[in-house]
Amino acid sequence: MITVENLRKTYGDFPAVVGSDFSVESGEVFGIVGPNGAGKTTTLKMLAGLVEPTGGSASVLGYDPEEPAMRRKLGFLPEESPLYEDMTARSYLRFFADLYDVPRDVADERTGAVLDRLDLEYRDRRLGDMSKGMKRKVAIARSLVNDPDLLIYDEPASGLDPLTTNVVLEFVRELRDEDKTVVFSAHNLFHVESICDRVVIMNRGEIIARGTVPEIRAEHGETTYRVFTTVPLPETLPADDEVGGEGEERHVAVVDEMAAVESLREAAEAAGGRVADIRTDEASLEDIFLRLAREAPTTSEAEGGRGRAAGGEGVAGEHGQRAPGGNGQS
Ligand SMILES: Nc1ncnc2c1ncn2[C@@H]1O[C@H](COP(=O)(O)OP(=O)(O)OP(=O)(O)O)[C@@H](O)[C@H]1O
Repeated sequence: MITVENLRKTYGDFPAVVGSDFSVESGEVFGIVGPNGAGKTTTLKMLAGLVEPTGGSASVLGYDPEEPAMRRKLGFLPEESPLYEDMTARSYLRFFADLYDVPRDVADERTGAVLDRLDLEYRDRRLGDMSKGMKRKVAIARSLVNDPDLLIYDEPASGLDPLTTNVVLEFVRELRDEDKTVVFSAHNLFHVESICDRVVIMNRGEIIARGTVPEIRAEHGETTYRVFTTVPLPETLPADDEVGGEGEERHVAVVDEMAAVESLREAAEAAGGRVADIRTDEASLEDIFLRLAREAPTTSEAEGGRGRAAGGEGVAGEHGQRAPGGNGQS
């Protein structure tokens, strides 16, 4: 569905994306994660044909992303959704349906079903009078007006309250069940962990980890073991009594190797006690990301080193809301 090879984008002499390779299979939810300035938006805009790459190649739905035919089959949700403030949600969605040559009744039914699922009422309210979450839901409905196979969503849940975040993410997850392919960016790792089939982690324009969340955990995460003993040992601290039977003492040590677990078992038995429980704690994607990012210099530290050029260039449709044939609204 998407193949990216050595894809690069340089703004002036500032390398925003340094040479990405990845592919996205049909029916996947694929996450691009990383901190601010990592190159996520630039990557998504290159896939959507809104930013021209400096080098490398991308094939999206079998097309070069620059081809207008590709955009007809794509639903793109920009990070900030610029909406016509004076239009109502209904008239706005019809406007986009017209741009995509989707008959009104089909569009009304399609977008109405999306807004039902996203729980958006007040469809005749001016967009300018809607909350951020409501506007986001309208923008999501707009991305589906042409019934695309591929959805590219830039930070779909950014800045939304927890309830709306859940509604939006649940919706993204359900899109996969309808055989849609979704590529989305996020800086909240929890979101990614809960809904992505595969992930690439970007930092400073580079992909620093990739795979399914369990694969990334196996490669980069550390598993730790909490070992609860019934006797105090030099390695243990008193534990609260969440484990074991009434009145029994509990002490806990945290170790990161099975060999250390065995040593604790032997030491506990030698002291007349036993190991009462062992719990495994897997590193979260967030823990792994923080560690990987610590190992590499942060974007802001490296900003000078990346030779940041003043001003940008080559951005077609800053807000990414280009209609088929290139009739953007901004
Ligand atoms: N039009 C432009 N001109 C110059 N530099 C740009 C332009 N667009 C992006 N950049 C720079 O490229 C880098 C990557 O930006 P990008 O927006 O792709 O990152 P991001 O990971 O999406 O970050 P965020 O989460 O903050 O949106 C940043 O340092 C940014 O300042």
